[in-house]
Amino acid sequence: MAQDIIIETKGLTKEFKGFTAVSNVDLQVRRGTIHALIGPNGAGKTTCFNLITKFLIPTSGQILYDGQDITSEQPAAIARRGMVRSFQISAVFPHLTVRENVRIALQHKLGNSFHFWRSDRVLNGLHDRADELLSDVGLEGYGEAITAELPYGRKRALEIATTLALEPKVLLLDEPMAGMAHEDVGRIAELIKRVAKGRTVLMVEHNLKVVANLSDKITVLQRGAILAQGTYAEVSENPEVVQAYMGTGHG
Ligand SMILES: Nc1ncnc2c1ncn2[C@@H]1O[C@H](COP(=O)(O)OP(=O)(O)OP(=O)(O)O)[C@@H](O)[C@H]1O
Repeated sequence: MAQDIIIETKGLTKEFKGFTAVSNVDLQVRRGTIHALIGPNGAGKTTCFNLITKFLIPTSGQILYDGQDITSEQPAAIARRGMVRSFQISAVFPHLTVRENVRIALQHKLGNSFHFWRSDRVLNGLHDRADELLSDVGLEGYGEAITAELPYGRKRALEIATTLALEPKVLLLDEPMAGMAHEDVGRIAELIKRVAKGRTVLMVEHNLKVVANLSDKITVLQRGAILAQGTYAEVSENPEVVQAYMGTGHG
């Protein structure tokens, strides 16, 4: 049913000086699911993601959010609709405490036009809400820690907490497992599953196996086009997908 689809692209195409990085992609992301966009290096995942989040303008095609055409909207307008792209780790202030980083994200959500958040009552409320979010991502007890001193996996958890502060309906995660040590991948996958409750998650990832237990649906891109779609069981047995991943070390 159409209303079950929260993000849809129709014929989405991006050319860079004659080179087609994303080619005629028809993507449908179902509301309330975890959907992974995967593919080998250079498949067009990041470009596709940048088109959906409006960081890039498509050469042709359409992007729909909740059935509405958002192809020509600005990134800020998309965020106001509830589609929030995860902050990169570099966007977290390293010398502030973990709680301060979440509080800044909460203040950002409130907006600063009225300055009403400066009152003690509101500031205390933000403190409590920040601690709730930290506990949601498994960072309880880390509120006073200096962000720069957190291990990498915990920084990723903090990045997710600052994104959740913006109360997204759709959470867009750009390679959430990138740089993770093997033992952290499972933990971050569990975290994503937990924060996906009541939301939609669209994530970009290289590695088919790390999205195996996490994703309801996987779209495999190759050379800018959709190669296969389905559950992990379906796409991992697809001979074309196996072929595309052969020798990449990501299968
Ligand atoms: N701004 C740009 N100008 C020219 N070519 C680009 C640009 N951005 C991406 N490309 C090319 O488009 C193709 C797809 O790149 P993209 O980064 O979307 O792939 P990807 O699947 O995210 O790859 P990776 O997994 O390596 O990040 C690549 O061949 C890349 O070189």
